[in-house]
Amino acid sequence: MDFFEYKNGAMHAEDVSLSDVAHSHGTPCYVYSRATLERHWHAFNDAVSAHKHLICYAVKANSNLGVLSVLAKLGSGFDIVSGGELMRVIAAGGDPAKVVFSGVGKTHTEIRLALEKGIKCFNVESIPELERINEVAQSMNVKAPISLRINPDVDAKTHPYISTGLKANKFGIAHEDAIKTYTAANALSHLEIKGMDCHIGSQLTDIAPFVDALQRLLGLIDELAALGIHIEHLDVGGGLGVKYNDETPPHPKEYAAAMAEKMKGREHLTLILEPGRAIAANAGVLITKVEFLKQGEEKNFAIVDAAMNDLIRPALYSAWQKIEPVTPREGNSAIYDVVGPVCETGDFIGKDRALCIMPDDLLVVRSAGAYGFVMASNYNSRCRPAEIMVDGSNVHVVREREVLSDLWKHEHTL
Ligand SMILES: Cc1ncc(COP(=O)(O)O)c(C=O)c1O
Ligand SMILES: N[C@@H](CCCC[NH3+])C(=O)O
Repeated sequence: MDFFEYKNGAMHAEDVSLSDVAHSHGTPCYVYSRATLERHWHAFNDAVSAHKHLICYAVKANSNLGVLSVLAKLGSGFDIVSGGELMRVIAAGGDPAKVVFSGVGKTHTEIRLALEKGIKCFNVESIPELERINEVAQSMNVKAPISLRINPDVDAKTHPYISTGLKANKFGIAHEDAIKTYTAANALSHLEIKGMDCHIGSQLTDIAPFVDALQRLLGLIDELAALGIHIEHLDVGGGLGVKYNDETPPHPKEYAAAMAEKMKGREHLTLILEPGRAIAANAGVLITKVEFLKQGEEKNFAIVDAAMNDLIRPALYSAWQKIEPVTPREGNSAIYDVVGPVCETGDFIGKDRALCIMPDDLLVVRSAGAYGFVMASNYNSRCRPAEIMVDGSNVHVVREREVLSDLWKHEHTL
């Protein structure tokens, strides 16, 4: 079942026509479907329900408070990478005790904040970070719960910019250094070893690298047990891919079941998953309006009102996202590059798309719920778009469109 589909000639999100959303709230505009977010979260949660587990949604994928509040109401945990994400989770009603804190550069202030709020665990990425967390915990007279992010050195076979589990990447602690780093952590007075963690990359479309990584970590957990260091949870990170075009990623149920299967016989070990994209990407779209159709010497351009500042994935990774008319027309299609108004040659949303369109038509860019608005900027002094959450036939504005004066709100003239 798809909650984004054509009904009565117009694309809908659940029971709401995207054409109505565009007319009431303007374009460009992100629209999310609550039912889709919930369905995706349950797909992970249900598949591992027989094992002790926690789904920690990766907040970076889409950190809108509306999105976070929907997941918090389901009892979700959260994977964060900054103090800002922690405060968003709390503002959305999330439980800090279900928060894991990842990332290579946690500051003193962020570590202190996380300890004050009582997060579940720090996923630690280096020895200097271990020492820093120990120092901050000592100054607060508490023990910090930690797990080490191990770099299992498996090839995630994804885009090099979003592959994180190779030796050449900045993330994590090398597999061969894992035991000695755990031993060092164990010797620090204000740390409490809770878990082991990894995250090998994003948009993976094959289960094998996940299973390889999990097995490598289970081997380490056994070695540590022999040394008297006991691990309570195994966090396998996120990274499950989604279908943008013709990818065939495993279903979350299939992936999560494969993970749970490998955990059999280890009932004491809680399994943590950190899915981001697989929950949010296909739960959102970006609506944009065609401003002009322009015939170039070699190409036709559909100049739309969304640009790389609103959705940067095509420009940054040459990512392909489906573009469809909100209200399809009868007639012949032409081939267009769908481009924005930003002054960069790389400002495109899609290339060589067959579309039957006229100026003022609305287009919908699919799979925009993850790494969409969160990566938006004000480049070219463009206001960031509104974000809307559809819930059945209800429409909630979960972030107002910025207005021009927002652009210089934090600036000062001389
Ligand atoms: C540590 C960590 N966990 C989880 C995620 C979420 O990844 P994805 O959106 O691919 O599921 C990321 C981003 O890749 C990450 O860096
Ligand atoms: N921003 C990336 C994913 C980054 C994953 C970060 N851990 C994308 O849009 O595909």
